[in-house]
Amino acid sequence: MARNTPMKAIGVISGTSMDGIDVSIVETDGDMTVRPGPGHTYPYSDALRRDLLDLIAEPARAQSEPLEELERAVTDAHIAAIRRFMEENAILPSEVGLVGFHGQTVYHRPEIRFTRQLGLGTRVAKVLGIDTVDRFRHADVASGGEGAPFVPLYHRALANGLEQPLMILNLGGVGNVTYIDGDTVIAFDTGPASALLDDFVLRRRGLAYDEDGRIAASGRADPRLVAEFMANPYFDRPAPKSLDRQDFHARAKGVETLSDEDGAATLAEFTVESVAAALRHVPKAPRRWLVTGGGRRNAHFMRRLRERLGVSVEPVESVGWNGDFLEAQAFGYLAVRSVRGLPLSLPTTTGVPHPMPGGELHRAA
Ligand SMILES: Nc1ncnc2c1ncn2[C@@H]1O[C@H](COP(=O)(O)OP(=O)(O)OP(=O)(O)O)[C@@H](O)[C@H]1O
Ligand SMILES: CC(=O)N[C@H]1[C@@H]2OC[C@@H](O2)[C@@H](O)[C@@H]1O[C@H](C)C(=O)O
Repeated sequence: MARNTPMKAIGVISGTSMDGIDVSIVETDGDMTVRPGPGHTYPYSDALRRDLLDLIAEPARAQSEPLEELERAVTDAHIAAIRRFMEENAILPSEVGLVGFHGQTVYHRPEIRFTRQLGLGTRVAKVLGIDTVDRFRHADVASGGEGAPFVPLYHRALANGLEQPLMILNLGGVGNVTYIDGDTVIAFDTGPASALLDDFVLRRRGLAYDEDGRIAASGRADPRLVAEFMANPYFDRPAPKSLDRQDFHARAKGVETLSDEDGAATLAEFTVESVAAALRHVPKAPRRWLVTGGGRRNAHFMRRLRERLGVSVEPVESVGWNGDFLEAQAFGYLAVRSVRGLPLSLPTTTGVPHPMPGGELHRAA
């Protein structure tokens, strides 16, 4: 196939919140042509989600146990999700050139050149009969990069033609930003987005998350604690930089003595301040922020971000993108870049020494 012929790629990822598997499809040349298709989230079974959450709470296991059974279960859950997605959208295997299979991050320590995503691309390729790319982050980390974030080059392709500089903010379990101004693309993880708040409301109220940010909105943030959390040297560290989902958990213990409402408000404020701190690491203050990821549904986050940043802060839907599936689409897009030998990450997005190709291709047959 000619290098610049667009092809259809299915992208599939389970993010750090471990709520489920996002599947989407994109038709792309791996460069500036991107035509995103539909997407769908298929929840993990309760048992699998519990096993994964238990695992990430024990970093030593996540780093070094073989986890063969769990990895197979994660892979099979992804295969089932892709199958259902194809059925529901009447997509035939013959139409799909590639699957971009991110897998489930369970441990991420770029400082020791280690990142681990559970998932077996070989098995996906064989079972579905579609060439599959996995291990997107490995070459980057091996060469000293942060191994994340990886969505920025997809953001750049989507943002082509929009007024710039532009900031794209992903509020997932962890937060990350992409700053785009023409050829300049700067990206890094900002801090916790929903992970601390999710874990707090789970402990206190047995809830998966603070729906619409109602609990946080009804409390009062403790400014002393927020300042203490923000004293973490991470926020002054120059970009690129990335985080593990659990990085702030130990230090955020101060909220334990607060009420549910004030604890949630304090953690939400920490998220907002950590996002504002991103402005320390970009050349110009963007006049527009586009927000993606589940946290854009947290009305409290969005209101506080608007107040704090003092500029337009809107969900990505305001420019016609689908904030639930940008990450899944990105890994479809990156799969195409991978097989076409194009870089997946840049010195300004992950700190790699030079634009870095990556991903491993597993043939269907
Ligand atoms: N209606 C809602 N109100 C408040 N928060 C919400 C709502 N819907 C989703 N969320 C938040 O979004 C989170 C999930 O976001 P998302 O699916 O973007 O995360 P992820 O992709 O798993 O994470 P990451 O991008 O870090 O890998 C939930 O855990 C929850 O905190
Ligand atoms: C190692 C890893 O899986 N990191 C995730 C995580 O979740 C959000 C943030 O931290 C981001 O850096 C990254 O995911 C997205 C998909 C990325 O690579 O762009």
